Amino acid sequence: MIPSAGRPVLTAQAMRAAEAAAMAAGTTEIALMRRAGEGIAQAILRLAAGRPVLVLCGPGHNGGDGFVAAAALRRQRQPVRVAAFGEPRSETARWARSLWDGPVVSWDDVAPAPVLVDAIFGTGLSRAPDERIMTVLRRCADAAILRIAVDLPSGIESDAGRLLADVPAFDVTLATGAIKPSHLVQPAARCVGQVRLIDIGIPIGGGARVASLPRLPHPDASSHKYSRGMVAIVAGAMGGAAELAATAALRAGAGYVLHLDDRTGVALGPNAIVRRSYTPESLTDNRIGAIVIGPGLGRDDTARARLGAALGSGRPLVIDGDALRLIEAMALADHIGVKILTPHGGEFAHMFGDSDASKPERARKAAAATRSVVVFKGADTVIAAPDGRTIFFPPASPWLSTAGTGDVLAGTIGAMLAAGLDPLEAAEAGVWLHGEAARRCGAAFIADDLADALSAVRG
Ligand SMILES: NC(=O)C1=CN([C@@H]2O[C@H](COP(=O)(O)OP(=O)(O)OC[C@H]3O[C@@H](n4cnc5c(N)ncnc54)[C@H](O)[C@@H]3O)[C@@H](O)[C@H]2O)[C@@H](O)CC1
Ligand SMILES: Nc1ncnc2c1ncn2[C@@H]1O[C@H](COP(=O)(O)OP(=O)(O)O)[C@@H](O)[C@H]1O
Ligand SMILES: [K+]
Repeated sequence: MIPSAGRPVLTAQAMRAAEAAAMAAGTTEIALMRRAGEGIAQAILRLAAGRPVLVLCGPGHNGGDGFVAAAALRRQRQPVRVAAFGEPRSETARWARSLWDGPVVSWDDVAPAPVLVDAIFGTGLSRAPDERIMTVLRRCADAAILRIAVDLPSGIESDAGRLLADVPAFDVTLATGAIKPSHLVQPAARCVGQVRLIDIGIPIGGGARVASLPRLPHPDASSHKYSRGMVAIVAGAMGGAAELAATAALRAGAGYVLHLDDRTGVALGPNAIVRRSYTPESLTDNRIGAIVIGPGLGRDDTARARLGAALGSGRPLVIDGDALRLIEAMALADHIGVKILTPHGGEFAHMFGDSDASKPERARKAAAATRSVVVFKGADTVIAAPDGRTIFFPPASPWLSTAGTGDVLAGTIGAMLAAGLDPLEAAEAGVWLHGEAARRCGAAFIADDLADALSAVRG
């Protein structure tokens, strides 16, 4: 088992292509299933710790993995029972079933066990499973102490995070060969529990991966405040939001944070923030490594003028909040320069419309259309670059669902961009720092606490 940070994320089709490539290079389907099933058995053995196991097997290769695992568990004297739904549908699935020399309980007679292993459907699920299947799965899940899914909990569609049925919550999901989008995209992600990757020895790659610990910029003896990164925060109607972004940029490690507004004498945040009156010229200072515009900007003519000046400044931009309501996707496509957009679901739909496509697909399309890095926020934040690279994040603390945390994220990404990370790296590092700060803040924190916690995460 290998931890999943930084690992590729494959759709069902990409997974099949990777398997086909491995087979073209000489591996057999049976060898792949043997590796998958035995890896799964090892994981179950450790998790079950001697408690009786029930494996529910389906008709495809997910069920095949289940039979191989059950046979391996039995060889290791682990108490295990098997129930099957339907007959195996392929040569390889029949081979897997032939390895199991114990009884196969019929579907209508399944009795639960303390450890449930769901090997009914995986990436091949094409439509909602029969309720007869799901009723047994739910009954066994309710009665189990530990629920383990093979590859994906049955009833989850692999690529878009969709639930095709009322899927019970699992404790552990053993992903075979690669992480799939639905391990990370909601609402499916809330059913998978802890995801562990079972290596089946096939080379996988592609442009989508799980976020990894970022390469964070650190000062050294030659550093000075400007070289560490100067971030300009363009404020507007609601001062507090810009203050949060400015505080976050400083706490995330920026050397100089400039807060540009026209209300003199109002200082809500740290004294370390340099406060100046806004003028369009102040954005042309070429020491500015990133402009953050949007938090608390407002949507009036002043806001529009400030956004226009930011777009015309030639400086790298983090565009958030109100700025995303004022700007047209088309205008962004025509704008040459570094841009990171940080929409939540509402802002995203406003800019790009609603769609049935999956969250990663929508993010990729928006990034290509606007020639920007798009951070599509939420409980399942996904980042996409214009060239199609996609980064998925494991679920962050749900306590982030409080006003102002998005402003903190915008400032954090601004600090990373100003420090010299490329836009995709800056976005990944920003979301990672934000998620880690939230984790450290525990429960019922407020956005101000989150911004302050960034210093410790950087340490
Ligand atoms: N192909 C391979 O070489 C490998 C496959 N692996 C396993 O194989 C799984 C994919 O196997 P499959 O492609 O056979 O697909 P699944 O085993 O996920 O299930 C699909 C089977 O069920 C049928 N089916 C689909 N939706 C249904 C529904 N709603 N009701 C009833 N029947 C339905 C399909 O016709 C197909 O026979 C992966 O999730 C993984 O667990 C792993 O063993 C790794 C190697
Ligand atoms: N339920 C949740 N689980 C995890 N993260 C969440 C959840 N809800 C919101 N977030 C995160 O919190 C932040 C909220 O940003 P946003 O909606 O822009 O808030 P605001 O505009 O009030 O600052 C985003 O980074 C988002 O990914
Ligand atoms: K399954």
